[in-house]
Amino acid sequence: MTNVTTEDAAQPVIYKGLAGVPVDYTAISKVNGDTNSLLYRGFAVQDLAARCSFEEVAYLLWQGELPDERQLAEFETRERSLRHLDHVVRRVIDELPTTAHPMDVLRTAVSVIGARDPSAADASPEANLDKAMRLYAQLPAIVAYDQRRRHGLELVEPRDDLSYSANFLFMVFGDVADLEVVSAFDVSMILYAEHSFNASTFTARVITSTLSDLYSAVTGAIGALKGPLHGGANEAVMHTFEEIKTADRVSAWLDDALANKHKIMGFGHRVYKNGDSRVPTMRAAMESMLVHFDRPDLLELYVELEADMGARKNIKPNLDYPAGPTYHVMGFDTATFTPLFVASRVVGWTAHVMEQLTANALIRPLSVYNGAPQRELPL
Ligand SMILES: CC(=O)SCCNC(=O)CCNC(=O)[C@H](O)C(C)(C)COP(=O)(O)OP(=O)(O)OC[C@H]1O[C@@H](n2cnc3c(N)ncnc32)[C@H](O)[C@@H]1OP(=O)(O)O
Ligand SMILES: O=C([O-])CC(=O)C(=O)O
Repeated sequence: MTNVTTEDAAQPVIYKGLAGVPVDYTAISKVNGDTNSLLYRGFAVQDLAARCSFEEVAYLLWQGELPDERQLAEFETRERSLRHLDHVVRRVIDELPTTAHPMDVLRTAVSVIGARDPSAADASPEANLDKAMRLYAQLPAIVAYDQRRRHGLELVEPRDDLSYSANFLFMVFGDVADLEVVSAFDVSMILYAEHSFNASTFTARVITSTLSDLYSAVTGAIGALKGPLHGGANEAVMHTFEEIKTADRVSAWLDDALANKHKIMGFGHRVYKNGDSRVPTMRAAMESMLVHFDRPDLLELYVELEADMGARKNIKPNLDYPAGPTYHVMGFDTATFTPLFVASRVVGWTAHVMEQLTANALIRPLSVYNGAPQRELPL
């Protein structure tokens, strides 16, 4: 990312894309590009993925500490009690064409939930935590129902005897998934949950900084996440795999893509220049799924594209690269991948909404005008 100066040397430097510009403090997560590390509230994300459930991680991100046994039991009970799809949200989804992108469906559904909440404007920490919990608990039902209706399938009601991830998979596929699949899915939810001032979280913070409500912040964040330079890349990775088809075609495909100056989806990162902290953990989960679902061909393609991109451009995969094939073999539609990211990241977004409100300042940067000089209207 190149910084741009204007022709007038007295003008300020423009930091395009705010690259490298710290804009506020956060105690929620630390992304360290130099050491390729990521901490949630001080804990390494790899350790959380290995030893905690997504429910524990959600509690940690919101409350700042891991729950004890009683706190976790209460948290799980509350989440399980809120899982049912709101009947009005369902009716609105039914009105939308099945050709609508699932991210558009999700954005609309969150907006409807906000419009139906009489306490939407209550910005107290308790009310915001309550709203965050409702969204966290209800998004899986929305994502699941939307995938099913696109296949002409009926809604599957949630089960309150299953964990967050087991129930999510149950509502999408109608069967209780194998433990190994649930575990890989839970790892993906943990890894996607939070990443400091990425574009969608920053969007949520900008919206919150105007003292707008949490639902508006999440709706805006969904819009920001949809783009292929951000969350939309996990979906785009799968389109790339489908286009390349087999490992032996990678080199020719890459010749063409790079010659045409295409970005290779699932590679590169604004902060991590030597590899994404989350990739080794997600890659291990992906490999277990490719063995589980007997897809060695996808691993070959994955390895070949990674090696070729490394050799030619020295650009490393980001989290979306291993997440795409993982969700594919689990049976998710490609267009459902980014909504899965939303279901997880809603935890990070809402933690940032609450943090922003504890020390708010309207986010309003400056621009340097480079349009026409002042002139008179034509007579
Ligand atoms: C969970 C997430 O949101 S992770 C990000 C997901 N997004 C993607 O995977 C999309 C593909 N990747 C990209 O577009 C970029 O790497 C970004 C947007 C993520 C970060 O990029 P930035 O920090 O803005 O760097 P920028 O786009 O300026 O890239 C720097 C150089 O590397 C090249 N580059 C970066 N990523 C890629 C890529 N994926 N494929 C090809 N070239 C790339 C750029 O073309 C540029 O080259 P140049 O200097 O010769 O013009
Ligand atoms: O941090 C970023 O810019 C993008 C990213 O990896 C994320 O949001 O998880």
